[in-house]
Amino acid sequence: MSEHDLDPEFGQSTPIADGSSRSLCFAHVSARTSSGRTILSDISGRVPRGNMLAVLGPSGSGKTSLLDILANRSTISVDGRIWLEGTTPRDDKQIRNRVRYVQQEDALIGALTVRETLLFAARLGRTSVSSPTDGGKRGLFQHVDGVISRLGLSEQANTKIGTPIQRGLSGGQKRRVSVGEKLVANIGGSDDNSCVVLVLDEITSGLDAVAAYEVVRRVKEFAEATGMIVVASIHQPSTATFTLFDSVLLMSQGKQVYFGPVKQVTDYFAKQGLIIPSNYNPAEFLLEITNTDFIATQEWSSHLQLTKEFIGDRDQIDELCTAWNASEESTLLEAVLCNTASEEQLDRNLRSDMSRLGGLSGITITSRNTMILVQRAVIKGYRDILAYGVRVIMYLGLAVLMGTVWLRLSANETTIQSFFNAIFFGSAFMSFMTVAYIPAFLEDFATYKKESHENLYGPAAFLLANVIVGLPFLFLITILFAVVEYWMTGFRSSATAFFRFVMWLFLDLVAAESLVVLVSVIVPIFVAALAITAFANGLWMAVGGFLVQPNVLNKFWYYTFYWIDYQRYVFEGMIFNEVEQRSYSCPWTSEGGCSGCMYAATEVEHGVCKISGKTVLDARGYGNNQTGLWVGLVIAIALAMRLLAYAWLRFKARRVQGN
Ligand SMILES: Nc1ncnc2c1ncn2[C@@H]1O[C@H](COP(=O)(O)OP(=O)(O)OP(=O)(O)O)[C@@H](O)[C@H]1O
Repeated sequence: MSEHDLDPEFGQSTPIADGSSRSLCFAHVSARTSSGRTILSDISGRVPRGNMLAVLGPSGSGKTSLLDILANRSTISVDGRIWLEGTTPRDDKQIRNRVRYVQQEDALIGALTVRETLLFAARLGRTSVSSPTDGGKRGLFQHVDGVISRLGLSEQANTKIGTPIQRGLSGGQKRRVSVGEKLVANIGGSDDNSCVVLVLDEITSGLDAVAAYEVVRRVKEFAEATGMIVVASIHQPSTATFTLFDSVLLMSQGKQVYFGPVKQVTDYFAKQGLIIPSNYNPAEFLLEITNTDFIATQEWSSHLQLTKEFIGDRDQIDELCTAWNASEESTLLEAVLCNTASEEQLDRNLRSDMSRLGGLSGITITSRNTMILVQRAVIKGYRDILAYGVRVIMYLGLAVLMGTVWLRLSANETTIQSFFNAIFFGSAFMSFMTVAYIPAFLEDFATYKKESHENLYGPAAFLLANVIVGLPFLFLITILFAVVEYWMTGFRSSATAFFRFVMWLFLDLVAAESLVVLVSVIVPIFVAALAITAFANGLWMAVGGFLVQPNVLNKFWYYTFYWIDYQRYVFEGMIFNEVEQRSYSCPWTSEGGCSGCMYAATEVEHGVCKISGKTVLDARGYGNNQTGLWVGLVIAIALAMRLLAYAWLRFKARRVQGN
């Protein structure tokens, strides 16, 4: 009996022109955690092109673990074999491009429209692999619009995804966009000889029955039309949704209870004495019998008219697994599992994959993708108020607040402290308020994690694009703040002094944003990143030499954080810019002349005393003006934080690839 003869038994055959059946096969897959706990045990299945497999099982049964392994994302120890058209995905990173993973949470950029989201995904994907989007700009648009239409999103093509403060797509529509992102790169072209697998983790979670059905139906249509293989874990599907799948893998406690066509589920379990009532949702039934947390009652058994007593405890689940292993269906599956590819075949496939990548050096990919990421970030930058808009408003508010509180200060001895305070407060508070960037950055970071998993780009392109887009926005914010606050407060009236003020504030914001980036990539959890960044800013303020003078600061802080405190250099640079060339008037008295002034003063003309800025700085222990050095140090600190963020992301990427 040929493999092709066997296929109809599984109701899933898709004949391919060259006569070979193209499938995803996984045979006897087992997985253990580092502590030795077995979480998957002997799981097998086969999904031909154009078919959809539902992975079903109660919570904790190992669905996500299996999907991670199939998508080559698992970090645990795995045994068994996985074949995709004769190649083993786990053997080669390049073949990773053939498997797409849609994770449980949508990681989309809220400010982009549906069409823009898919266009960017298609363009990013295009630099990694050849694709049907190679027909120029028009071909790209047509290709993307085709996917949009197949996913039933034509009416929403120009609708924004939506942000926390601007409603956009519904949950089901977002899920479809997440799927669409995976479909636009290289699927469905007649010249595309690769077999692409779409792995969907809990694709319908959080959706109502109708939305869930709609999402699965659209994916099924796409799979049938393009020959794509779909493997989807699914929670509590309705009967209508469940029957859209071709086959089902039922798991419990990491073991296999059943694999086979959905339409044969009823017959199989009837043979085990578990008759699914005709008015019962079969998927619900399967979940109920495999759920070890649920001990069935007598009423439940009689309600379902079970021919044997079934309480669903661990022993009975083990019996079901044993029954599966001994079943005719299991033997049949074993017979149709793909054969191991010969090394020669594997080599050929790998070489062909490499040649498809040919012509695109690593540098080209990085620079091309960096430019695409820059374009995407620019759109987000001006559309999403959370990216920079919120900070523009906050900083303008701060400028007006400071300008009115420190309103047009005149330069005399009683205002010296106020000028110092204004400079300290302004620079420290501006730096502090950069925490408002964390939500927008975390959204970008979630997108990066998703896209970098598929080798679309790496940490260098991500961080480079972030800097390229961030710098002009930060400069704009600085100028807006300075124009309002500088002149209202009455700082030194000189163009040079004003532009130096702008430069220092700009460097301050660049360093502060670098800190946000560093903290957020290491701890990508909003509340935690916020707390750590806020704490760090408090630390910089405390040890910067203004609140506690450097010569009084205790040795620990002085020899450690004081020297890497970018706020300190910004503050000192701004102080010198404002004070060094100033003179402050103080009262002259007929008895003592200028001797009653706060600092040593000179009588510049009869009855007029002036304190030079240099005198103030010396008296306060500020030493020499080292603006050039300080500028260099702030840039070096900002750069170091970006490089540390890069090193961290490289380290994380290597750990994933190493598995
Ligand atoms: N890396 C890991 N380290 C330790 N335990 C793990 C790891 N991955 C999974 N597990 C454990 O394996 C079991 C199966 O987890 P998995 O997430 O695959 O289940 P699931 O069926 O997807 O559950 P749910 O439907 O609730 O998402 C769980 O008990 C989980 O704690």
